[in-house]
Amino acid sequence: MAKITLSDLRHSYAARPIRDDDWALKHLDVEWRDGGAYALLGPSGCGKTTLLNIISGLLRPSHGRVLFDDRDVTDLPPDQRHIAQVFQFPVIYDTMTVGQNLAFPLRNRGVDEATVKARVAEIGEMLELSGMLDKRAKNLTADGKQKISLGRGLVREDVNVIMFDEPLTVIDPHLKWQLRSKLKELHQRVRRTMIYVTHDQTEALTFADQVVVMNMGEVVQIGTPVDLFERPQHTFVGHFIGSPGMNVVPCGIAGGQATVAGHTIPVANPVAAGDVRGRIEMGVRPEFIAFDPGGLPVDIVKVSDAGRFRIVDTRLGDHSVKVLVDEGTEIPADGARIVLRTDNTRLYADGWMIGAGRDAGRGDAGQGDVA
Ligand SMILES: Nc1ncnc2c1ncn2[C@@H]1O[C@H](COP(=O)(O)OP(=O)(O)OP(=O)(O)O)[C@@H](O)[C@H]1O
Repeated sequence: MAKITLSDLRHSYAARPIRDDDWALKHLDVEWRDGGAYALLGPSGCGKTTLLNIISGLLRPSHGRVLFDDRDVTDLPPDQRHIAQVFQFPVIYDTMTVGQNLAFPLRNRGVDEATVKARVAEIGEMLELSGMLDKRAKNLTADGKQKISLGRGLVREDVNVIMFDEPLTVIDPHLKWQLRSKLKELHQRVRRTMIYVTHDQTEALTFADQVVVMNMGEVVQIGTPVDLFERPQHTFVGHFIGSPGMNVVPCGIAGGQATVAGHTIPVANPVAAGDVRGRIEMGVRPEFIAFDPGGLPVDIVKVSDAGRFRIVDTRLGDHSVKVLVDEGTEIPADGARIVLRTDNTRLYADGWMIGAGRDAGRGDAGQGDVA
């Protein structure tokens, strides 16, 4: 196991990067704690695979260093980094039994047979594969095969980190939640550093203690699932996490508070207008808005059912504002008014939460919490 530090990291696939867009990874300073469960979450093209390949040694970063427990491994080849990887598609040997597949990484490294037997039995039990260790691997279902891949990642005791790259892609939707909770349980049992790469917020939020959110080659926030929900450091995090995402409304500033459509709205991070520049917006999640006769007047545009909740599309002046209410909540037909919870309403400048600092919530992937 190891702490992993990415220091002053940048990567471009272009020979001579000039524009900002030429960088697949713009600038990263991240520390992944020894034994932590991390998710790397972001949309397609944000740089997740590039980052994984840099950690595993398949790619040398254009700038910066990779450290495992303060040892510089930037120039070490993959086979000397002791990393286990689980990919989207199960990587198994069809002609071998389940047990032989699990034993393969150990036998390959010359581990003695008594240890191999003990480890295979232990991992087989953890993954509920004990009853089928003697079966041919090719006869297993997709989720069974992916369990073997997971098992091969877990079986070695000398790995610094286990990286999962979208490991549930080929798993049936109804089995996904089972494997997801299995992975979480496995982390709690083995306490290895694990990095789970995904573009799916549910997978990231269920697996990880800390989620590293990336967008366009940058880390925009590192935090617990609660941090990301309650204190999005960037409007991208507000949009990307949550369903529906955070309301982001262009606004002015007066007396430190937000002004929208002529109304002053108190915020958690007031700021003097002269102290900020750039595109100013107010962000508040639909969950933190309620109908209240003492609130701001809105027009109701649409009401949609979302299971136990209803999503109400409203207009505040020229701006669209979504409100999430329990299914039993009465929605006023006329003269609707809304109240925004001040603690969860914040000002953003050029996407970044004002007052948190652009580097807040980034850096040490164990200390993501700010504001
Ligand atoms: N071999 C390559 N050569 C040139 N550009 C590349 C190469 N690999 C990735 N890129 C570019 O680098 C950026 C980051 O890509 P990357 O594959 O790391 O993102 P990702 O988040 O893993 O996306 P996905 O989820 O689709 O795999 C993208 O703009 C991509 O087009």
